[in-house]
Amino acid sequence: MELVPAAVEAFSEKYTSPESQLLYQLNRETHLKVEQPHMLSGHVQGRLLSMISHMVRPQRILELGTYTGYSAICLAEGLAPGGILHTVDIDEELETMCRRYFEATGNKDRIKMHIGKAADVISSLDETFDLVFIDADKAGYEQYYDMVWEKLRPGAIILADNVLYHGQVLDPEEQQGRQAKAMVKFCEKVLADDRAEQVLLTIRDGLLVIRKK
Ligand SMILES: C[S@@+](CC[C@H](N)C(=O)[O-])C[C@H]1O[C@@H](n2cnc3c(N)ncnc32)[C@H](O)[C@@H]1O
Repeated sequence: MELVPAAVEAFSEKYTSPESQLLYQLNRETHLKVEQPHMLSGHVQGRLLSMISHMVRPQRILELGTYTGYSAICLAEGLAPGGILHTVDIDEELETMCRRYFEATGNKDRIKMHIGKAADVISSLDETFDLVFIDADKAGYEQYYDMVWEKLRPGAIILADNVLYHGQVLDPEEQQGRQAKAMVKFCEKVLADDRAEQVLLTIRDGLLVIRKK
């Protein structure tokens, strides 16, 4: 399902600040060489991630689901001086490409890449986060939300990607796939959580913005 009409998408891209040359190159290389390039956040969502990060000015960011590093670089743009972004991916084959692009930002020491399961890395990190981007396996979102909650400072922001799951969340439940069902369940959980305030943005594949009260 086309969630945003192509003409609206094109208009939105036209009036959004351009992506850097480095991000353009990373986007292109991902499309040429890596499987499932649709997973990459892309121009408009990437600028939104950077904008939110600039507004939060985080000391610590956690990203679950690095893929080729596009969103990590966007989020790291808004880090406060001395800030660090931790990013996790289970796929070790992505590591070399990610590290090459992180190095090319000129700020590679601010991006710590972890290869492993998101749940294991969350448990291993002794940090308090200001901003978390959940973008790994959809079945894990509820667990990741619970695991990061105690590691968030009050006022911290969680961004959860793909909550519209290509529009499949609108299908009758018996027609939804596993991933779409997981997204609906996750949204219901957040909605029922009095400790949180949230807005579901219909950008790209749906981005749920959650604030810890
Ligand atoms: C949608 S992609 C991330 C896209 C990236 N954040 C971006 O916007 O460019 C999801 C990534 O999550 C990773 N992943 C899947 N299951 C995982 C898990 N259990 N722990 C850590 N990473 C996982 C996949 O290998 C994949 O690279």
